[in-house]
Amino acid sequence: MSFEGIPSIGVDAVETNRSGENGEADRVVDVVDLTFGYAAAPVVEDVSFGVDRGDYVGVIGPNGSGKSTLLRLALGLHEPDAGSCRLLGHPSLAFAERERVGYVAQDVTENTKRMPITVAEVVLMGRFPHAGFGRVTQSDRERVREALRTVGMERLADRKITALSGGQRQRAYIARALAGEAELLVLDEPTVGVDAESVDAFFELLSDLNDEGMTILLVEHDIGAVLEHASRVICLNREVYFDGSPTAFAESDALDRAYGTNLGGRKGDPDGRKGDPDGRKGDLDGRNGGDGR
Ligand SMILES: Nc1ncnc2c1ncn2[C@@H]1O[C@H](COP(=O)(O)OP(=O)(O)OP(=O)(O)O)[C@@H](O)[C@H]1O
Repeated sequence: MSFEGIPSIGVDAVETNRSGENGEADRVVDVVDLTFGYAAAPVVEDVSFGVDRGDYVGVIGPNGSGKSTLLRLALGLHEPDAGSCRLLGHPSLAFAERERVGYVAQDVTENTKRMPITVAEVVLMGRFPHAGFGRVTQSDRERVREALRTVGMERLADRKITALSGGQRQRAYIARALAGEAELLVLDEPTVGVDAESVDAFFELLSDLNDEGMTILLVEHDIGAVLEHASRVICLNREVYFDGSPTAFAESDALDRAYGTNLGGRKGDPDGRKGDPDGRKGDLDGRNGGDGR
């Protein structure tokens, strides 16, 4: 991933930290007994999960099941009503080193319409926490170039961000995170509005980054894509219905229970939602149990 004569960025930086040499635990996201509601009713209730360095976790669930809210809680953008969230070893609400987490949200088009700047300039923003405004060095520019190369966007560096396709724009935001030396990528339905061919290539990019050591927490409506690419699936519908490997998920009834498509499932049957605690945590390959902290 590094290039001759160019300082390494992003995923290589992750490799150097993976063993926890910097004293931080390998658990990069730690959510414990989390409950949160915008009004009286909780949107997320009693949710616990962890993301360890190198994981590729895909969060799925029906519309309105609390997925985006859970991401924002993990990032410290909401204050929990109960429970706790930690990010890279720090309480999420007090987490100050934002550049260490690359957040790619859905529906960024509206934001970028107000930013008539080039792709390279967007990616360079990832360097600002390191370089500071007005103090961009040649090394920062090299890192931008390498980040663009990593996401396959080098030739589009001088194009206006508004002139990109949705998929290209999302790649540019990933490049910004890489340029910022992010250790964790948090993506919220990044392929909404992206054409099918670009979606496949986008998920390949995420897999490549994960292979190189990048930790990924992805909310995604495309269950098939999550099962194909993620190393772990969390199925959410206010509560966690499943946390385990894609294989174990496919063999479980969590999909029916969480999406309410079977008669014994969620509708009007609160106990039924909670039925089968083993199934909820079913992790046949033992990779990461739902209660594995
Ligand atoms: N800012 C907000 N204020 C009040 N209610 C909100 C807010 N954001 C989300 N909600 C509500 O919280 C619930 C969960 O929303 P959230 O966006 O987290 O779900 P989601 O699983 O990400 O949905 P989708 O897949 O449709 O994007 C929904 O009922 C939604 O209407």
